[in-house]
Amino acid sequence: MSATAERSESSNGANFSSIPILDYSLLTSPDTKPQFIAQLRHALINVGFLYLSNPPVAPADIAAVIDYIPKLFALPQEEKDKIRMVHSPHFLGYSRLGAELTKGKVDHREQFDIATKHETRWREGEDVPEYWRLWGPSQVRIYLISSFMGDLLMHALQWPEEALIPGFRATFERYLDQVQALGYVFISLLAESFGLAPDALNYFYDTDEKMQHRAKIVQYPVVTDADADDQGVGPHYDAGFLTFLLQASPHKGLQVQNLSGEWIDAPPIPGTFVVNIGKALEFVTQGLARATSHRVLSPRASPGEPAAPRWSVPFFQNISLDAKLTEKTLEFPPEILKLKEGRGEVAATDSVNFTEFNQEPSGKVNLIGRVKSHPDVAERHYPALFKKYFPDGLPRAGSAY
Ligand SMILES: O=C(O)CCC(=O)C(=O)O
Ligand SMILES: [Fe+2]
Repeated sequence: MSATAERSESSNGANFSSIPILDYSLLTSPDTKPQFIAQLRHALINVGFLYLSNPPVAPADIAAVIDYIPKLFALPQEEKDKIRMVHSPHFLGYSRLGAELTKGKVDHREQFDIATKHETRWREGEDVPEYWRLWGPSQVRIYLISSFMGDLLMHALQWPEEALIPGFRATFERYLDQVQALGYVFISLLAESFGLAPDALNYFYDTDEKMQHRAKIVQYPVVTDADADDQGVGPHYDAGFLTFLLQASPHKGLQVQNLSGEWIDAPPIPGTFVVNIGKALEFVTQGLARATSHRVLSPRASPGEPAAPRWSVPFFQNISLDAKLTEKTLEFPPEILKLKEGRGEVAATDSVNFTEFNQEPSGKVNLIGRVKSHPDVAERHYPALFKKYFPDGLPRAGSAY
């Protein structure tokens, strides 16, 4: 265990000042697995964030992904715009700088939303939930889009054209497959660390073809204007179960909020993923696994910081669209529930919250979150929801088109 992890383990956890580092290779031997499980329990309950070293994702694929990112963002603007998110009812594709909001404020980042393979189950005119439409293919598709000028046939591509960035799609799909598999293993480890059977959370997942997980490839440009706002992404909680974040450049910028509200740096550590808990997992574990507020500060031109943009790849593990979190009560051993008492309560935060979880299926909660973050996409594909959340029309900020 590293010095950083040790410091965090030996504190009572209530006010962590660093993020624990867990070594996945401890799982290869039955002698060391209990050590991993104990560290995991501590990290889940007291911190809500951890670094995972030696993850089961091929280092060559991680290196290849990192290598492709600058090339992806360096594509001509018109090529990036061809796959812009506004074409996709599944909120997949490219968002220009300033197109996304967190808590109504513009995030200073440019990104591609790309997902694991999935055929949408939603069909126009069929009596199926609208939120099924949230998930759909990243593959090349043709959509008929209505506009006031008549019907316009548009190619809605979520992948850039192969010839422009050869091998990117295959590499990234290989990467997504591996992180998806890690996500499922991690959920069973988490169950074990809370004294449950490894399959205790299976209720929250559908069969593979009904599931979809998604990732973003993000570029945070360097902020040069001294007065500029440096919200790379504003304070927020992730919504789902687990996030696996690859920090793909050497910048600091990611910060995690501890129990007393202080912002703790989570700098990149090569060869690791940052793993954190989303609000849905916090809810179903009765608060045992902490969802922890975090944010990203934009890189600034300053000595010691590279003058290039910051790059990252968060992977968001979803749960079944139809799962209602209140429908499954997990029975934790009393000694595990007690560990939560030692932690104390989380200080008030103004991070984005997800209060609808106790009433709605997870797909509906997520759809509302996407509508709020991407009003221009919502206006085109979900007009009724758009009207509900943006009664005064499209906000000036939040639409780059
Ligand atoms: O870019 C990062 O390092 C984190 C991004 C993040 O927290 C998010 O997209 O939810
Ligand atoms: Fe996040």
